[in-house]
Amino acid sequence: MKIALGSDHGGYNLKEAIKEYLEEKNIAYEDFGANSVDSVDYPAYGEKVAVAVAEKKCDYGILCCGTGIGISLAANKVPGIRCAVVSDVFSAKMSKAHNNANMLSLGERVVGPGLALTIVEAWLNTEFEGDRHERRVNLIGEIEKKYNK
Ligand SMILES: O=C(CO)[C@H](O)[C@H](O)[C@H](O)COP(=O)(O)O
Repeated sequence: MKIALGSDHGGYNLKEAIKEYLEEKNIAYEDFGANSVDSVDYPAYGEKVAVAVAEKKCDYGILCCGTGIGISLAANKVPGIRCAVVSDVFSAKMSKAHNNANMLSLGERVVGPGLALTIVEAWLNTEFEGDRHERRVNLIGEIEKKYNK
């Protein structure tokens, strides 16, 4: 499994904490930046990570910004991406089990590092349940196709 990571300045410290966690767990990752807390614009980082996941260069993507919102909005513009903004463990599990989210987005200004890493662990360790949820996720894909002609 390989994880694509990205953040803006507002999520940089959380991204670094997630890198440490992945290293401890021997999980491979690629860091698409940002590389410091200097102010940058989040859309480019959301896009880079989303493209790596959509092109299957990485299995999953994890994004961090101040709220997790802006960077996830950018990622969700890339066809095939289902990026969930999450700040609790139950939603993290459900975003994978029911929505087959291939990207997770966290807000460094929303969740502390302890909760954030618990969310990452829960999300990585949850499997998509398929069945009726597959039909619904496919319907999301149909909407994407309809408006991406
Ligand atoms: O995208 C965001 C909000 O939707 C993120 O929280 C950004 O990190 C935030 O907007 C950055 O704000 P700043 O005042 O430029 O640090």
